[in-house]
Amino acid sequence: PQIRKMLSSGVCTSTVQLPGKVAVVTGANTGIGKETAKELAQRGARVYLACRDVQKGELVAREIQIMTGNQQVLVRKLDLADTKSIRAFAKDFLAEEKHLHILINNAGVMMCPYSKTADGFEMHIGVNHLGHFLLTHLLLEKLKESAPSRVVNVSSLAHHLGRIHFHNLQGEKFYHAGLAYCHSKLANILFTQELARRLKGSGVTTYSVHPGTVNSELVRHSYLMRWIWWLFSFFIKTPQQGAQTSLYCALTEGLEVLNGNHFSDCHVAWVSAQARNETVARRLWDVSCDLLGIPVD
Ligand SMILES: NC(=O)c1ccc[n+]([C@@H]2O[C@H](COP(=O)([O-])OP(=O)(O)OC[C@H]3O[C@@H](n4cnc5c(N)ncnc54)[C@H](O)[C@@H]3O)[C@@H](O)[C@H]2O)c1
Repeated sequence: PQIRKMLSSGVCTSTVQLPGKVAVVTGANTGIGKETAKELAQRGARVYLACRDVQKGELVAREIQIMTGNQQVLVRKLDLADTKSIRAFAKDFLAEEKHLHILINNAGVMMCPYSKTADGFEMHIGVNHLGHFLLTHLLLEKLKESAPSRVVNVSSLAHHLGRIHFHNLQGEKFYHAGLAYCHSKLANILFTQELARRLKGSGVTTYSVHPGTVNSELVRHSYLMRWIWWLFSFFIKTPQQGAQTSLYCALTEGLEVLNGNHFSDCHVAWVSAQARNETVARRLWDVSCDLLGIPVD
């Protein structure tokens, strides 16, 4: 445990408490999302676990309630692979809650075989990028009304291998499961930067995050990755350690000056040249709006 501790630098040391605050964490029934939600609940927030599988979510909510003593841990159905489900989640949330202070866009799929979402989007770009893009868009007014508020987008170091090919956004010409994941994680960073530019002065700030290499269920679709993860399981982060940078971005006081930045190990991190391309970020925003039927402004 001592070696593991030394290997995993980056601990969120914020002492901020969250009574009266409301948070939504997507994909909160496993891995990094579950640990992120647990810590937010520990600090007193009302936490919505936005999960595809409500039954699994309820078990986790109960576990968090018992561990933290916070009964305000709620489960709501959210399938990011279906825009109807995203719209239904947002509609109910907006009717139910007066505020939203922290939105953690954490859910993700990695290296799944070629498949499509209910709306015909390739699964990686559909869930990891477009699903969260729509969710954020639908919750934006609430975030603004609740300012200061924050949006944290969980991306990955894998974005370095990503490219946004607008002619092949849905893998219609060429598909590689590993690269499709990388492209979607690059899209997370471009989205964060464009959102930050658009939200300047609104009191809502946004950050993208690489959580580290984390022992979670993310590698479920790849036998090879499962094997590598198992081999190195002692050296890679636990989900609790993997949650630290998301928590750092959600909680650290004064981080607003770094609006739009990318973080790893609780520090600002370097992103690839593609991830700094404002033209691509703007075009991706417009194309995403177009695909989702959101009026482009
Ligand atoms: N584990 C790592 O090493 C690593 C590295 C870099 C980035 N990440 C990122 O961290 C985030 C969390 O991953 P994790 O490692 O905890 O993996 P995980 O598989 O344990 O968690 C992913 C969560 O997303 C949910 N999800 C998947 N599809 C969904 C859908 N259609 N609708 C709603 N929820 C859905 C899953 O149910 C699960 O709860 C992901 O965005 C991933 O890309 C992980």
